Amino acid sequence: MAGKTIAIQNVEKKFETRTGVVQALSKVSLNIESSSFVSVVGPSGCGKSTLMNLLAGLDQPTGGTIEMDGSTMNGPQSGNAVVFQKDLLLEWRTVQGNILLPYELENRLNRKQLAEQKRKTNELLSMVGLDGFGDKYPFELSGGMKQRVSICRALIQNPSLLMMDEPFGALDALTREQMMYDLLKIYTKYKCTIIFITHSIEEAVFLSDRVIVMSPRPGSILKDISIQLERPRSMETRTHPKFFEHVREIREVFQSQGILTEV
Ligand SMILES: Nc1ncnc2c1ncn2[C@@H]1O[C@H](COP(=O)(O)OP(=O)(O)OP(=O)(O)O)[C@@H](O)[C@H]1O
Repeated sequence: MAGKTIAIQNVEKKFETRTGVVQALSKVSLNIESSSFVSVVGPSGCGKSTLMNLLAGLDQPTGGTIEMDGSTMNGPQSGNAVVFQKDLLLEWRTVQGNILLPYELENRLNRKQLAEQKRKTNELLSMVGLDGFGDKYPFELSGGMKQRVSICRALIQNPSLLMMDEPFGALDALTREQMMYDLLKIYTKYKCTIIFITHSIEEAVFLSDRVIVMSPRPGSILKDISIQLERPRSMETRTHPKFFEHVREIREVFQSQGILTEV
């Protein structure tokens, strides 16, 4: 299935707060091609999650428009899935029960369909290295395992747009690295459009076709970098001179803005 195309045109977001108006986003325009992997990096508070909430249809822009596959967004759309930093699994449901949840909410399953969905759940679990974990409960899993389960839950309905907001932010470095390789495998298999929010420059360069660098609040696009690294990517890619070049390029944008400084 082809991934969604996204057209973000002059998007602005202002929040009315008790102490005044907070402008989170200013004039964000971005076209995202079908099945591309786009990362968004930017300093804390620059509006990355705000942008993702708008793309997920969980909030409305106060200016500008967002179109997906040519239709203007005015709420959550089918075919979109979101993974957050926190796994948000239901503690009283098994791994399988958690993965099937979005499907159960949208469909009344007969026995045959349920069996088919369970088979699909097992396939997904196997793809992320959790063979045989379907009957476990979230408290029996590590942080990385739980996040893998939330990724399976996002994939159960074959999304054409997968949005991930700092999905590996709470994980230790080694698990985080493994999760990147797992995500690349998922991307190769599903070929959905992926929007990936991260604070890690290296993670963004390694995974993406494009890296969008955002300014401090109100967030706007400082630079849109096309990543010149071949796919399929592997551990080797992280030692490629181009990898370091891109990482440096992004660091320099942050340095020029005074976001990264040396003592
Ligand atoms: N519902 C809201 N009401 C008021 N202000 C908000 C709301 N949501 C976000 N903001 C403000 O908008 C700005 C952008 O927040 P956002 O969470 O999008 O940043 P972020 O780049 O995702 O930050 P981080 O990297 O720390 O997660 C912040 O100043 C935040 O306080």
